[in-house]
Amino acid sequence: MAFRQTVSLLSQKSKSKSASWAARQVRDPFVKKRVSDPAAYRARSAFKLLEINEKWNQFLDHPDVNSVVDLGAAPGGWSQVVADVLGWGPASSDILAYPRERAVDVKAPDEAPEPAEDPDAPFIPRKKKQAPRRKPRPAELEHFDPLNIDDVEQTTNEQIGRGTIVAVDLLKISRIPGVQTIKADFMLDSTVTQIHELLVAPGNPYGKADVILSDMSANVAGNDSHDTQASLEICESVLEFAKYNLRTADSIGRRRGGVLLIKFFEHPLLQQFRQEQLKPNFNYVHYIKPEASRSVSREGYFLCQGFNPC
Ligand SMILES: C[S@@+](CC[C@H](N)C(=O)[O-])C[C@H]1O[C@@H](n2cnc3c(N)ncnc32)[C@H](O)[C@@H]1O
Repeated sequence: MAFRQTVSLLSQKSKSKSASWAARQVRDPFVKKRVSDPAAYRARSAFKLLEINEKWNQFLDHPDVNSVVDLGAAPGGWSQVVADVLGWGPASSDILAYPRERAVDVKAPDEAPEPAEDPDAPFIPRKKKQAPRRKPRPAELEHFDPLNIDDVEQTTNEQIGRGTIVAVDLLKISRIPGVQTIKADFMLDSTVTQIHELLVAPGNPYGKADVILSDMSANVAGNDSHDTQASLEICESVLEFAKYNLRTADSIGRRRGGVLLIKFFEHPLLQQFRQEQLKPNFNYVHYIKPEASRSVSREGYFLCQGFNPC
């Protein structure tokens, strides 16, 4: 009898939890935006990245950004944003999220203005002349058949977009044109090796990333010290990865070049991590709580620009 009562109490609890989750979803302006946005992002979190990029020097949009690693990428909202910025086509051309007709209807947004840069930064000529990045025009998208998976694999940078995007998650990420996905645990050395191998390309023989994004979060257990520890471990592993795989500001010739964006759970230990581990390695480290991040969530982001290893 007591057991039956417990079961029914638990099911009442979980019913009210899912009812409040559903109510929150209905009220959430970013959920509404995601559903109505023609870009068809897979996750509401796409708006966090769009917002951070917009407010902080359009760090993704620089012509010298050619290789991006997206850690904890499923279902793929951030990768969709990156693929669009790098010229692989808008998120709405995503073969699994959208029917083909929508891909050619989408109006390319205006080119982003060149963000203000340090006027004293030395001018370093580019080694190789590259075609200026631009969004593919609707006519080009017509030739690109997003329903034909072979097209995606055979498409070269010159034909549809440019740059390398590597997305990693424990969960499967459905195909996004221009994004190479790895379904694996980032914490394993073998995964790090796989990422590095995918980054190596003719113009990038050492397999360096210009931007590393991490939206990874371990399952929240509701236990403060456990969740903090998990967040700290992820942040430390991502920084370790960046130390070996992120291009330096000096090699790019831009004080804000070499960017790491990393999610963390607010706690004094994470602020200590910022002071002691991030700040010595980057020219600029900002704490960001995007509007698109729910105020009740402890999540925040460190945007680290200008990789300058100590
Ligand atoms: C908030 S979601 C990311 C959402 C994503 N940025 C997007 O826009 O679609 C966090 C992700 O981190 C992934 N994750 C957590 N720990 C991981 C690990 N050790 N290796 C790879 N992925 C991990 C989870 O599977 C989850 O999909």
